[in-house]
Amino acid sequence: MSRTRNVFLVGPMGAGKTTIGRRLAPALGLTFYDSDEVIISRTGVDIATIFDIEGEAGFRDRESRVLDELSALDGVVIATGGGAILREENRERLRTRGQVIYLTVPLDLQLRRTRRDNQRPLLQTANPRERLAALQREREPLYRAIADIVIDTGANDSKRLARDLIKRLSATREPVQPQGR
Ligand SMILES: Nc1ncnc2c1ncn2[C@@H]1O[C@H](COP(=O)(O)OP(=O)(O)OP(=O)(O)O)[C@@H](O)[C@H]1O
Ligand SMILES: O=C(O)C1=C[C@@H](O)[C@@H](O)[C@H](O)C1
Ligand SMILES: [Mg+2]
Repeated sequence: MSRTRNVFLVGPMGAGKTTIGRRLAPALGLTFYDSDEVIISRTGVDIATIFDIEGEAGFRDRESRVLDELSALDGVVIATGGGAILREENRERLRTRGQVIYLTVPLDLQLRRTRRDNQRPLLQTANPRERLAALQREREPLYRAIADIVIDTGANDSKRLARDLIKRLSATREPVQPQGR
């Protein structure tokens, strides 16, 4: 499949994929989806409950199905889950079906952004800082491998980040050439 107008946001928990995606989509005239939220609305339970009942593998199967379905659409912004890049099939679909933006975040800030939330099952541990660092060590090369744009979310608010991204996305579009006469 050729690359489309689609934009896919990848990156770790708390990087701001959901927050930025929500801003980006209307500004680009695209439709926003959040894969975690689609899974929650389809199952009627939260992600922690899916992990409890079906295990992480069951959640990852659901995530792959939802990403395959949504990324096959044209004209969407998708905020993916932090672990969506773990499976090769997901990486391949994201890489070939749109532009991939990797949102990075410094560890201290990531910890602050995720601290109040008890919905992230992988952070229900005695040492969330160490867990976040370990996940990032494993996943960083996978995020980078498929990213067209990498942007640090540490310095700016989400409004400004969305504005910067819109500029960078339009700079990577192919210009339309006038026909020669
Ligand atoms: N650029 C930013 N500046 C300030 N706060 C931010 C920024 N981006 C996100 N936040 C805040 O950080 C928290 C986490 O953001 P968000 O839920 O968008 O992350 P996520 O990448 O979607 O995480 P997950 O992978 O767990 O879904 C939210 O409370 C959000 O308001
Ligand atoms: O980093 C992860 O593996 C996850 C991130 C969230 O977006 C959810 O998809 C879920 O909590 C797992
Ligand atoms: Mg999110």
